[in-house]
Amino acid sequence: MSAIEISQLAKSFGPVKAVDGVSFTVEAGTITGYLGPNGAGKTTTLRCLLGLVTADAGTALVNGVPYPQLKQPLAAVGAVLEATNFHPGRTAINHLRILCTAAGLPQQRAAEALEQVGLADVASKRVSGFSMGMRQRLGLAGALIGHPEVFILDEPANGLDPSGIQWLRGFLKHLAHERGAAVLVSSHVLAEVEQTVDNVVIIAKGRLVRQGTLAELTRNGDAPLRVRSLDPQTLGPALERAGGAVEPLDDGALRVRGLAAERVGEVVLAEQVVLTELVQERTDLQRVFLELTEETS
Ligand SMILES: Nc1ncnc2c1ncn2[C@@H]1O[C@H](COP(=O)(O)OP(=O)(O)OP(=O)(O)O)[C@@H](O)[C@H]1O
Repeated sequence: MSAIEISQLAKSFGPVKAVDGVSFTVEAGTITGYLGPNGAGKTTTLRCLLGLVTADAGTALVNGVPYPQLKQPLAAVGAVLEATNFHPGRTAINHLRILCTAAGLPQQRAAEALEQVGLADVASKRVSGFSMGMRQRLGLAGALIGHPEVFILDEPANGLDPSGIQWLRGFLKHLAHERGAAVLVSSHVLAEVEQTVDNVVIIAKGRLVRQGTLAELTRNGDAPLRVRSLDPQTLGPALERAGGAVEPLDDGALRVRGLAAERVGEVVLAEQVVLTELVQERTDLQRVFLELTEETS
């Protein structure tokens, strides 16, 4: 049984098909990035999964059952949907203590969870003074409180600065790879999650566009090389003689397929030309995501 199992899920709001026949699973011990441009249907999917929205069709299961049927939801699932809706006058620790009370958990979990997300120093500060990044961490603390093994996080990197994003990456990896949790994390910014996730599910306009392991979607073998030299007239034909398919680009660089970077380097050396650029072009994942984002912007 998968920790999260979404099957043929569909939800419309009036004429808008927010989610249109989406299926994927998330296994224990893995992080899945749920990616798509703004308005793609990510939040709606997660809301269906958490029983906050009733799907028109299909199923969204956690540990094999719909969320509302979980006996102890906070012990099964840690969810952060919107990290902004805290009571502003409440302190961080009080916010978590209230969650503990509501879930029948020992009060000490509040302090432990704050410690885990690096907010122990501001435990007795009011949430009204918290930055977006601190609110995200507080949301995560709330998700951790019942020691769940499934995490559902909607855009947790929103509002985090680069060091916060770095911290989040490490934290999610710890949850999945060391504690064996199943983590589903949504984002509309590929770069935020690209270094974190094991699997990727991409949606756009409610429909699943691509899914696979990160390794599959970023396999670079087929991605062409961009080669720029002070002497493309010499280098281009030489690369072709070495077995490459060479396409001159408008900006003077050459797009080379069928040759590894090492081989290009050898040709450069043999021809004694000056090389000014040698990079692998975008991976499949970056290309797919960029096309989608450009389409919808
Ligand atoms: N309660 C609602 N009523 C009407 N339309 C809605 C509602 N919730 C979502 N939608 C619409 O459904 C579509 C998908 O929205 P959703 O919030 O799920 O996308 P998203 O991928 O999470 O986007 P974002 O990255 O902007 O949060 C959008 O067109 C949105 O306007």
